[in-house]
Amino acid sequence: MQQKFYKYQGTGNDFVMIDNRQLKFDKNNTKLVAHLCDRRFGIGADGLILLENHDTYDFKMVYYNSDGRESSMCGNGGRCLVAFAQQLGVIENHAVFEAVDGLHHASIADGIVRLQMQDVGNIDNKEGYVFLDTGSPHHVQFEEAIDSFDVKTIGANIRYGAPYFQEGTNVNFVKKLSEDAFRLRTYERGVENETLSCGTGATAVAIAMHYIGETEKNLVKLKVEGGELEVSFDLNNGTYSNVWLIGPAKLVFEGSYGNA
Ligand SMILES: N[C@@H](CCC[C@H](N)C(=O)O)C(=O)O
Repeated sequence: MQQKFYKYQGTGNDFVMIDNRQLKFDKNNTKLVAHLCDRRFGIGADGLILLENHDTYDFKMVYYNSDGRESSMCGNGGRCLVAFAQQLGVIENHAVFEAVDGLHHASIADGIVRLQMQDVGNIDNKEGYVFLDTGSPHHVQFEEAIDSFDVKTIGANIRYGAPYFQEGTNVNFVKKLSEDAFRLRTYERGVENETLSCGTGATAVAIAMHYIGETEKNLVKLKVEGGELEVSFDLNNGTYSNVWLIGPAKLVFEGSYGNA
């Protein structure tokens, strides 16, 4: 049986998208997901996302990392899924959908998707790094030599080391560019490599930089390897709310896999 797929990218974080409203996709087939995400033997992507029907909201998001395992929230994937939902005619310009971390509101105009992220209340400001969960766990630390830095090796050491161990974390290396702009490179758990962008990572960096006083702005620009993202938020009684991740999401190509 042939299965149609679409490929989207959001600032270079790329995803295989499958319309699973008929529930035909074998969701427990870790090997198949990993194979489809393989850049040499498959389609190639940082993750795979299923769009499914939801009883109450516009749709449901099911996210897998490229290792084939279902994981926590993917911000760029969520933005790409909103563009995919619009392409399928599931939504017009606005969406409310359910993901693994709860409900998300979103809007799309001129190829730019604004995605509301979860509120963030618990932030650990440790010696040399900040840890917070923006739907996915993120370790954030400064790195002045950000252009020449070995993100894969150092990121993997942090991801598997104390205090994270097997459960792991995503790891973000940051350099301040100006009062409201930061350069960011991310090692992603489940991809086990640097990706060109990470939406929950950009969100984590913007909030972490505000929390430790590196910016007083509530609209922060993040220059990532694959482009530019923006994150806006409010801070009330120690909780970051009204958090929005903003950036482009594009259809790259479409095709089909499996036997004809
Ligand atoms: N690329 C994503 C993050 C995906 C989840 C992450 N790899 C994890 O398993 O924690 C994003 O844009 O947020």
